[in-house]
Amino acid sequence: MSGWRSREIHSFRCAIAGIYAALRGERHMQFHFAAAIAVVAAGFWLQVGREDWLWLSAAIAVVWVAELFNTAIERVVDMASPGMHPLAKAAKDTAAGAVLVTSLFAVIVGVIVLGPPLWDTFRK
Ligand SMILES: Nc1ncnc2c1ncn2[C@@H]1O[C@H](COP(=O)(O)OP(=O)(O)OP(=O)(O)O)[C@@H](O)[C@H]1O
Repeated sequence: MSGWRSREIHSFRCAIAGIYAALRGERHMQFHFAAAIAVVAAGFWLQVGREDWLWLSAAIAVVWVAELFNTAIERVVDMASPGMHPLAKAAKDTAAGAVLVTSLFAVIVGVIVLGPPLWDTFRK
């Protein structure tokens, strides 16, 4: 195997390990994982269309990306500033704010995409 390919495989494994570590150590990440499974299951059950799948997958992806960056920032802050510091607080709160913004976006997408077919299903 060429050196380039083995370096790529190593990078890929590191990225998967990062996701796995965040999933194991962060309860918010576990919540987002469970929410993503529930949304995908609801999408299949309600047979949403192609464009709706794009919105749902975009919403899931942005929340995951924000939560992964939030976890990374928490780790770096804890390493750089084990004691209390206003800048450490600002960094963590800002990263948490990013997760909140993406979560609100995901809720809006979920209501718009899944709301009407869910309503039709339960109204019958
Ligand atoms: N070193 C620090 N200096 C000042 N404030 C901090 C520091 N560490 C954490 N905080 C404050 O405590 C809050 C909670 O921090 P914590 O590290 O427990 O993260 P969290 O948001 O609870 O995430 P999680 O529960 O997913 O680990 C931060 O948002 C911040 O306001």
